Amino acid sequence: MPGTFHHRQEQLRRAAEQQLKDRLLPPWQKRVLQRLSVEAANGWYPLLNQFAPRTPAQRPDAVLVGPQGVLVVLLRETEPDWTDSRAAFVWVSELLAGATIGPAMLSEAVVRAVVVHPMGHTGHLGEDEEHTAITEDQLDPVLRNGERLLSADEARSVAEHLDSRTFDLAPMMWSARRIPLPRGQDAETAELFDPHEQRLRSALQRPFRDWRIFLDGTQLGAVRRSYSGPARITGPAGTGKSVIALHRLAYLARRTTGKLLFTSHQSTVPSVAAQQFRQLAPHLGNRVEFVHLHAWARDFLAGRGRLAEVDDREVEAAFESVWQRAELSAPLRGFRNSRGYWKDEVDRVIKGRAIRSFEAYRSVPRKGRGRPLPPDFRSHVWQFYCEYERELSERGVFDHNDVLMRALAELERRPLPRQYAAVVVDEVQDLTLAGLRLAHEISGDAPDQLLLVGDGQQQVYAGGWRLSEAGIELAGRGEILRCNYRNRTAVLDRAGQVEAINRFDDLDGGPSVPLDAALPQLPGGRVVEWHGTDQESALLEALRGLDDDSATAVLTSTNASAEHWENVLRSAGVPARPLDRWDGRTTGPVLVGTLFRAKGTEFRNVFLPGEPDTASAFREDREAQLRRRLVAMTRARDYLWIGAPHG
Ligand SMILES: Nc1ncnc2c1ncn2[C@@H]1O[C@H](COP(=O)(O)OP(=O)(O)OP(=O)(O)O)[C@@H](O)[C@H]1O
Repeated sequence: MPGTFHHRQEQLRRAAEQQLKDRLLPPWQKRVLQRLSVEAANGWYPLLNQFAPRTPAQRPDAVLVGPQGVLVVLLRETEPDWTDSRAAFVWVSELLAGATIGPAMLSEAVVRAVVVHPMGHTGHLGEDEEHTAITEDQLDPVLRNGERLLSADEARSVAEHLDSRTFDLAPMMWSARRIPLPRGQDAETAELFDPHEQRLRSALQRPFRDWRIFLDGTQLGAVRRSYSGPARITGPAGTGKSVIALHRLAYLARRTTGKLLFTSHQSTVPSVAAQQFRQLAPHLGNRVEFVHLHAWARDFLAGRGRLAEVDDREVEAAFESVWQRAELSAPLRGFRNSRGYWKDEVDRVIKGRAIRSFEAYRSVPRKGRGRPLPPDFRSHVWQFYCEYERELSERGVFDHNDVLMRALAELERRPLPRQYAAVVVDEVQDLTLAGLRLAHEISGDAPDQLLLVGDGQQQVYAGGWRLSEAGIELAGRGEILRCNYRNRTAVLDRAGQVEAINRFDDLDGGPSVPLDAALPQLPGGRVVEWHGTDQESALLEALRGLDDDSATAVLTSTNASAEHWENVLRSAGVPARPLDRWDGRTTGPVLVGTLFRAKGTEFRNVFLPGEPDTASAFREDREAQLRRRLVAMTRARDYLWIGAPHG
């Protein structure tokens, strides 16, 4: 019937038939191209390769831009070499590199290669890392199903961008200046033509653009730039550093072979990243290893037949037994009466820097560790350390630093049989120097091999080193990000008031941007500063009063405090779960944990109950506390509750 959807499709099919009639295409290819042309009625914009059917092997026969993104279509009688479909993908991605949508830039996460075979093809079909292979009768699900990534306007603007960038592709059944609409339809009724359009439109009104699809110019630059050696991405909390690390891994995975590595000091960071990567590039999941550095070292040593399991309880007992020996700990207590401080000295300074002789320790810089330790006094610390080592060896155990150092030694003795195509270290500011050396040894210095991602204001573990001490020269390679996409303005303003000193960039000598200079992208937000006597009731009341209590966390400084709050919530009938057992889902119980565990996460609502006064007389302790506070506050997207009990 004239004017109906089917009539329109038939019209398009005939018009395509007409347009293709002089082309010497095999009949099945004509059928497929006609079928693709019909999709103009569903918001797809096809472009045909002008050389088809003699399309060069590494180019697509057609490209389609539409609601489900950009399809790079290869029409093949037989299975193409994987390098052909990859080259076609990369060719289209490079053409798309400058495509803008409003102020945002399109990422190549919207691009997919599809190989279409004639009916009856018996070879491999289905999805793999490089492309989706289908027969001509399986086009429907590819064109109709799946997540809608682009609006009609966006698809058109991307198609026009492609048309303007190459003569090889030409619009089929549409023109860059005049988009044909079904007869009798104007732009408004065209919306009704597509039942999802309305929903999509309203989704795009949100201030959040999807991080998988849209990047800003600096972010896209950081994803695509070629670095001639190690590089670093820095910027305050919430500016998309981890997002870029993931985009870059996907970008490099599509241009290299072999494995890539994403690692970090904390175990939660790689697991959160792995989950995000599955959303960004589901087909590339097997190419990237997401593992924290200690686990990497442990597995690597095990693979070389070397024992590397750490028994935390035994390690703790070894330290405690030395600490209990008054002749060893008394001098240390006299200088600073804090077990934690001396544990950090052993873990982060002596072993963390892989110091092996007293001579080296005597003169090592201890920036960020407070009052200088006179060189002579250091002999007491060294003696303490030696006894700790003896205690470990008598118990036959290693600590976590031993594992890193053993892995480093093993790697120096016999390198990896196959280099990673790229290594990304997230939250690099929290690594020890030994950890950083290991990461560098794993990656090497070749172009694009090592990307360090971090922010000195968020350093939560003691320590201090220069990149050059690990043999890493940045030579200015890297980007600084400024736009905050996570925290609503009120939350960002509050967190920006925390005076967190950036020791990391101070040590590295590089420029940095503090959180209060970040540019908020999301308006609104709410911060509640509670003062009073009954904090438990106040927190519960605020929690119950939330409009949306999904993705809510209570963050504390200590494990003991986290346990306390978990009990408080449970006793009040509020489902709660420890943050370290979080499966990444944003609905469900309130998550409770320390802010160490909260690294790399984000929540809609964050509660920071006030805790027993831990104010320290020491400047470096106060600095560390402020940095942790800043990390905790910047986990909140919409709502931040800060408790300050008195009485
Ligand atoms: N271009 C973008 N468009 C939309 N959202 C974005 C964009 N870039 C980042 N985001 C969002 O901003 C938030 C913060 O990103 P990300 O976790 O990568 O920041 P970060 O700099 O690593 O933060 P932190 O240092 O605090 O861990 C995430 O919700 C992410 O999805």
